[in-house]
Amino acid sequence: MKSCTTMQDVRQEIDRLDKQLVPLLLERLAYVAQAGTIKESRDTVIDEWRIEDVVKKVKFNVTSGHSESEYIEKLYRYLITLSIEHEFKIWDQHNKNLEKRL
Ligand SMILES: C=C(O[C@@H]1C=C(C(=O)O)C=C[C@H]1O)C(=O)O
Repeated sequence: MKSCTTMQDVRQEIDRLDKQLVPLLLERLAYVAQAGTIKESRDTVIDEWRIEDVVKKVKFNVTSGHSESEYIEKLYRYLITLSIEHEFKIWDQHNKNLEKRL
């Protein structure tokens, strides 16, 4: 990691990372959308077991302190909440289309 001495440096690095993060987040969301077309029951869109599994795995990759681990947990819980919102929209749309075809 680069050590910065000016705010311009800091913001340049944050902008650089955001450029990498956004496509990755969108790729993750596209997989979540696929889950919305694979799951047969609306009741399985929220899978508490899997939520805890994801949070546990991402926290395992945090080698720095407690504060950073807490940051990742909060971020992921919020990310998953947004993912679930999106998955419900996809599930509803997909299953409305399936109904129409019957
Ligand atoms: C994608 C899934 O659906 C939801 C979204 C999750 C996620 O964003 O990682 C995790 C659990 C689910 O409630 C899944 O069940 O794996």
